[in-house]
Amino acid sequence: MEQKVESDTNATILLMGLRRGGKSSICKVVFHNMQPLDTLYLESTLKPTSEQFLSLIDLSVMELPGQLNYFEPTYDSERLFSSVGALVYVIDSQDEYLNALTNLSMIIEYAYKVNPQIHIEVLIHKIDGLSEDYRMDAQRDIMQRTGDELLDLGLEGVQVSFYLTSIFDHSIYEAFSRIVQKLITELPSLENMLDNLVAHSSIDKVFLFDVNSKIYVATDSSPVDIQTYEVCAEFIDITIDLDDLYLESENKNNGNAQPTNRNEIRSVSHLSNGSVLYLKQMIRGLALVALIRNDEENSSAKDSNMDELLTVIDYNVGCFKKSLMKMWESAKFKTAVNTANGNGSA
Ligand SMILES: Nc1nc2c(ncn2[C@@H]2O[C@H](COP(=O)(O)OP(=O)(O)OP(=O)(O)O)[C@@H](O)[C@H]2O)c(=O)[nH]1
Repeated sequence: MEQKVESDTNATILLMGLRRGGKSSICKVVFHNMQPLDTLYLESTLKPTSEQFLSLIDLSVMELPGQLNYFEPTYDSERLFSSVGALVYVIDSQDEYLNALTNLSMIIEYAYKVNPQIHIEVLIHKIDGLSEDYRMDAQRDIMQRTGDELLDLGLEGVQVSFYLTSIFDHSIYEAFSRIVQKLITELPSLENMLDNLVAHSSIDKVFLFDVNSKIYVATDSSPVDIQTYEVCAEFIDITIDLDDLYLESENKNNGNAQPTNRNEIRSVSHLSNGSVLYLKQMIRGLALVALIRNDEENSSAKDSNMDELLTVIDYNVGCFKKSLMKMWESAKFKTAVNTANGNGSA
């Protein structure tokens, strides 16, 4: 993982917000698998930091400390905002948030002027400390006040998306998944391919996960239910843990300390309610995870049907993987052409 302060690619996410809002914690939990409780001891960030994550797209996540004055003349805010794909503003919902809202509209006004294509995303964060009713009230109030401030600034057409998040549950992964997906230019084709896979494989729900962060970079077009997301995300951890277990015993038996060069990972698990979880390793640190429901009454017919179905799914997923590779190759090609024309990232 590379430390870098500025990036010129448009797959850059800029994390902003007042001090102690939770920016560093979000980065650590989502991208570094830190346990949420360990973020209690994080020190305040003093200067801008940026990290790169290689997935289906190459993503830079840049964090600006809460106390930095971006608008002072020595700071090149124009260059910064013009190179960013998404501005993620974190609001601490457990704290008094009026100052944060004033700060947010000031930033939106500037960012939108410099870069009208920028996606503006607001995390109403730390909702774990709020009751269900209070969450909804806070969301309504924040959306209303932001809308009013933007209206006063003559920016009523600016699209702002709001998410209720916490690092203590899956809401932060769900929000980041949606934010990252907006930066993937091939998303409509990917969704189309996943819809085709679902239609021809009796799959209920399918996700294309980034294995390290558990962000899903694409899913089929049926609605996402957070429990299905959780089950699928946890299945990745279980598969990896078991895979490491076998790898270790394999290596012990071989007296070999290096991992052996193995086939891609595939894992199938039959759940007690008759549903089946299916995982197949893809390219670039991605895994396809699908939930297949089996509603047949008779259990022996169920098992033989499921075996047949899994053969079909294996074949279809293989076709999906080939298309994904082709898509990625041509996306790389586009970047290479842009670079050759002098339009690519410096
Ligand atoms: N309850 C709760 N606390 C959180 C959550 N996210 C972060 N925190 C806590 O908020 C505090 C501040 O978090 P940081 O990540 O350091 O905040 P920051 O925005 O990076 O702060 P600066 O570096 O000062 O700009 C820490 O004690 C975290 O444990 C959350 O979802 N829920």
